[in-house]
Amino acid sequence: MTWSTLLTDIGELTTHRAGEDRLTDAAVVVEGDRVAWIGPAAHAPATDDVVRLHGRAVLPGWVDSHTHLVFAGDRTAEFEARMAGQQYAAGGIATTVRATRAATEAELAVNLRRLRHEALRQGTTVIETKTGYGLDVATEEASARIAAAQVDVVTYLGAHLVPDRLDPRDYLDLVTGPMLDAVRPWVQFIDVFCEDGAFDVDQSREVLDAGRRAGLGLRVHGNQLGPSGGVALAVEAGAASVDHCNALSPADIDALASSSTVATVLPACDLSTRQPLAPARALVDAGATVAIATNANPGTSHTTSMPFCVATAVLQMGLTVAEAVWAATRGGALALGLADHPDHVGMIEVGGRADLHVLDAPSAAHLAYRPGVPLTAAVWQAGRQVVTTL
Ligand SMILES: N=CN[C@@H](CCC(=O)O)C(=O)O
Ligand SMILES: [Zn+2]
Repeated sequence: MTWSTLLTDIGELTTHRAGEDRLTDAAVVVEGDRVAWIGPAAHAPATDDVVRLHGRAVLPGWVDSHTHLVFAGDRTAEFEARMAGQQYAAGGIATTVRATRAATEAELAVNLRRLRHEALRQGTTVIETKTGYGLDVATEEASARIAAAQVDVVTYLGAHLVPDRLDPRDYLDLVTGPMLDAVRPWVQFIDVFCEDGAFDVDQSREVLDAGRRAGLGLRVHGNQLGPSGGVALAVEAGAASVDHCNALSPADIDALASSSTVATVLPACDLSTRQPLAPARALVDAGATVAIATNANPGTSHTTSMPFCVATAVLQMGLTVAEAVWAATRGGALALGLADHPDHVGMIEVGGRADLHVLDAPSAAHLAYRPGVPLTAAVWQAGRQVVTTL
């Protein structure tokens, strides 16, 4: 017999089921690792165990679809210089590459575990991470392997920067050849930083083509620091997502709106680099699918906090709370190609994986209404209660 738990007296339940807005006075039954029942609290079935939530809000666990968590070292000095007026440039990546290459695998794994848990404590139940601070075959392979042991989706980002003193042509051959072969067993996606100072559109296309031939899904870092052409390339290539999306032309927005490529916005990164915020409101209004992610990394966004990103998307980017919560859960699942997964990633659905985030608040609106307040009261991940302050 599988153990069943009734979560009842839910003040506001967000499920993202079709045609369902927010339920009040609701209950959810968790059986094993699955959601077994959703409905009005008054009609809940008998279960082995009962958890009363006293009017708290419940929503799906966050799906953080963009992080860079395999790294060593620290870039506080670069951050302070930026806050004193210096521009962000892609070159800062090299600092983290040096520290990552110098670290042991155990150190990289421990740092990743610490950050993964930090995210979990804030309600993130599904997370992607990238390689990209190794930039040689051995360190990229190790990064991919370490990531695969701890996160849900791994993305190969050998094309993050051309390492010092390497010829770009030689490095592209490495990224699309032996390095790709080495990481292939551990990764599901390939990514490229399509930007001035990193890879141009033709080089980026070459990286994506190689990934596609290797059977990987595609994603692009595009239009972060300027109109790099990364967004148009991602749409042309049929990428699952294009991330950053700061410097968008009306044509970029139209192209995204008429494609299945998810536009992933990274509000914490925009603040930490003092870039104009990505035009999330215009993207949603045009009909594009938008995801919100942390872009947790030591250079441009040293936070694992999806609640902070959701609050910023509401307060500064002009999304409604419902749009932002959707983008940070279901939007992330779409960006990771997990929307049709039987786990019903980013939703609360009968038969789906029980990933539930309980807020110490009566509604999801409090995420933006009370910004900066740690509102995560409890988290169930695959049916296991992994966080509780209840
Ligand atoms: N844009 C490219 N890569 C990372 C940051 C890299 C870094 O500065 O370490 C990002 O997504 O912002
Ligand atoms: Zn990134």
